[in-house]
Amino acid sequence: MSVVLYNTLSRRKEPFQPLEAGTAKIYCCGVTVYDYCHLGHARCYVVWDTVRRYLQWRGYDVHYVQNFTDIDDKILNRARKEGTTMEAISQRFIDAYHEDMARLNIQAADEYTYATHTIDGIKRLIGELENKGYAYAAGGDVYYKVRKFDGYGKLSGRKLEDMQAGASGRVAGGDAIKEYPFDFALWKGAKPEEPSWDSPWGAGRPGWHIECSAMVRDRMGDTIDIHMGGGDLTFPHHENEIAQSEAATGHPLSQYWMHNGMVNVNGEKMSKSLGNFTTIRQLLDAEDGLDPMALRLFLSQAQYRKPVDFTADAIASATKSWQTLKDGLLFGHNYGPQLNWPDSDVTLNPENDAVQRFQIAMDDDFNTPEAVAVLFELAKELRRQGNLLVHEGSIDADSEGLQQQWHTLICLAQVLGIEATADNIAVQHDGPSDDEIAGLIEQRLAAKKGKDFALADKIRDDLTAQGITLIDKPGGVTEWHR
Ligand SMILES: Nc1ncnc2c1ncn2[C@@H]1O[C@H](COP(=O)(O)OP(=O)(O)OP(=O)(O)O)[C@@H](O)[C@H]1O
Ligand SMILES: [Zn+2]
Repeated sequence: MSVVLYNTLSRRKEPFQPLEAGTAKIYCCGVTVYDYCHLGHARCYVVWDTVRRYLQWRGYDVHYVQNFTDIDDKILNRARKEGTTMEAISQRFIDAYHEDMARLNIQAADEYTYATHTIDGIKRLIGELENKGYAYAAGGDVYYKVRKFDGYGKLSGRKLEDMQAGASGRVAGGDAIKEYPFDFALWKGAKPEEPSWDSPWGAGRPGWHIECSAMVRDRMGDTIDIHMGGGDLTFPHHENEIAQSEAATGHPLSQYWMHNGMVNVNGEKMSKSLGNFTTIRQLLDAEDGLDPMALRLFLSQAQYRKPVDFTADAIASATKSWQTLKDGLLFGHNYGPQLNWPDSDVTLNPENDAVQRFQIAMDDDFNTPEAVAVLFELAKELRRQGNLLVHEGSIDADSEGLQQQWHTLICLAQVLGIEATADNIAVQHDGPSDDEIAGLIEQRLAAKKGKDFALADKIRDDLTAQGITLIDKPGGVTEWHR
């Protein structure tokens, strides 16, 4: 069985067959660094970190490269507003990016690339495109001739003729110097008081799309295995990357193209430029802030290609779900000594049914919702055993087998980047405390004795809704577990 993934380019799921057996060369589009990362970025990079971790777990030697766009009008605008430099703004938000992603347990890229460090490669690529007739200089800028590239539109499924008809001249956007409205800038002539670099076309700076093409080529060669990014980048950014790279090299830029669905706010993409965003820090550092792992778990509960909406309900339910999973992940810390569990390495038995089901789910285009469901089954059983131990003094499972299940849970959760650290070992439960539950059980018993069955049922239903199960035993005794 191999990993199967949805390729935007072919519009279907395909088995993953890397260029070189056992390795995966991956490039992911990074952030334009002029503000703090928001929940859309959290989703994007949690998704790609999970794909990367899973491929590693499946034995691939993954090489993962990601860029920072550190030259852009938006960065320059912010620098102007704050009376500082483009470099200072970029550095501040690059540092913030690393901090935020580390909190979400996102592994650092094997290599980070920066637009401003790739100027030579960018100029080389533009030169090649010009020599091959795909680029033309006009008014101090250099443009890409989209009509010359036969495959233009193959990724997004857009056709130039349709786009032109739909745009009815609007796309020209004042660019009277372009030969064709959809031609895009490879190089932008220098403007006064803006950073610029010398080039054969005059002083200027690179366009956005060319930086990724040049970075991939410089760091990874003509063709990579997987190119990733948010679905909003499919057109024009990735379409233009393909046009640039493939016209220059004559080879496919990437075998597979993967795109994550958007985090939306009231049906609209959360984005820095729209200003409708909540930053990762705002969410995590609020007074009743979300645990970073609850955020990661929440994101993993959605299929990566589907849109996600952050609502207050979604956040509350993420906290609850994380509590359940955390209880499972900390089971051995909390109860291992009482169960005389030997200190053994946390290992995985590949024959374990849970492992197999996890793998089947993840092999199918990284179906994390199904994979998370497997984690929950393990966690819920561990929690049930924990309650039995607390309330009855013993578990009703084979102790060695239970330890293996605990190890399985830890290992599989780690593949999704989800970990509970021992510093959150003091398990805190939402909802009623043990004493409160005991009190409610007494009230229920009294209600039953007084033949107020409606009240007795209500107490049970309320507890069930809070994840607490009551078990009536002979002799009027009621046991419970979370
Ligand atoms: N709302 C979102 N949901 C999911 N992914 C997103 C979202 N917004 C951005 N991304 C992804 O994050 C990566 C970095 O995006 P970028 O820096 O362009 O952010 P942005 O908020 O869209 O900024 P801008 O509004 O300036 O374009 C890209 O791969 C992009 O597709
Ligand atoms: Zn890119």
